[in-house]
Amino acid sequence: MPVPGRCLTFTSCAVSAGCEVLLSSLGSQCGSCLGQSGLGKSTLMNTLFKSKVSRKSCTPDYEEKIHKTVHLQSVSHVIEEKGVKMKLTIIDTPGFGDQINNENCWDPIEKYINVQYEEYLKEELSINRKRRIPDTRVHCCVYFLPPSGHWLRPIDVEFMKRLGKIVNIVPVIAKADTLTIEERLEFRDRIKRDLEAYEISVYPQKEYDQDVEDQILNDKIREKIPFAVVGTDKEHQVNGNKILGRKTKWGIIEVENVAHCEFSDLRDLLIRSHLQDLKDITHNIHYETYRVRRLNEIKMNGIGLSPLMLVNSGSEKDDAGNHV
Ligand SMILES: Nc1nc2c(ncn2[C@@H]2O[C@H](COP(=O)(O)OP(=O)(O)OP(=O)(O)O)[C@@H](O)[C@H]2O)c(=O)[nH]1
Repeated sequence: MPVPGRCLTFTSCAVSAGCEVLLSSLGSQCGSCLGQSGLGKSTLMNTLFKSKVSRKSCTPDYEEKIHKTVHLQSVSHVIEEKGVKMKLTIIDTPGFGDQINNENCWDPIEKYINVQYEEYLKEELSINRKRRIPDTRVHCCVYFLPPSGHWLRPIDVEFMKRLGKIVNIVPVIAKADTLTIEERLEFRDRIKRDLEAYEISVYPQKEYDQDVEDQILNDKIREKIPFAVVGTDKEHQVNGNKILGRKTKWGIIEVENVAHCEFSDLRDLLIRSHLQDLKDITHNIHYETYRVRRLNEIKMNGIGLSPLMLVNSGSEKDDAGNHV
């Protein structure tokens, strides 16, 4: 359950309680000059903010050019769930994988995630650290797979393999309304087999289930991953109610209707049931791995963060018990 005053960051989020989510997709083919943006990331971001989690405010508060081909943009909303306010920051990554040469196109995202860890570490080690450290760490990366019905592409494998080691990855089948129910199930099955074959770690990771209850709940989620999602920012009247949906010649695809797609499962995972768990795993596993690595690097090389900070952190000692 969300904790009062906490923020959720899918990529990075500040404010006393925040969560940040990174929305990402890569081009359809490695080496292709047909950049494949347009998998519906921005639309899904709007859908998340417009869905039944109530809307309070919308303040685009962050924009950074990390690399000339890559532009990360973040949008923050204060959302309210059962009387609890949370700041949700979503960072959109348009253009990844859209280049002719997509080699290392995940670098800017990897760098962005690590920069947030570094900032947090610096603050944690500082003498006059804030009582509540601003948390811009990325708590989840929603990875968009094109609805091809085939297998994972090499670029998907590479991206998720690398990023899965430093952030919680939730893969989704984008624009699932373009697949029949059978195609969706078959595609999901293939992706699952690929994830296993390539040993890609996606959220919720089995090894971090805390108890049997947790495992039962997470097994149900794991069965459904990757969620087949549909996004829209349009509302329609259905039986006197306003619903978010995509109007087609044959009817309306209701994005929050579980019979139509799994958008609600994704939203509930990110904002309701697993918000705190995403943050906990980010802190206890991903950030901890980063912290240990960085402190070891600093210890070995004598470079990096100011030694003064480390002396006063009281958290790292050498074999003789001296602060390093
Ligand atoms: N059929 C279908 N179309 C969608 C869906 N989501 C978005 N679209 C449409 O796809 C087009 C691209 O959507 P965007 O949300 O701009 O895609 P994007 O991934 O943010 O694109 P970039 O910002 O270029 O990376 C728009 O015309 C949307 O209306 C969906 O779930 N199903």
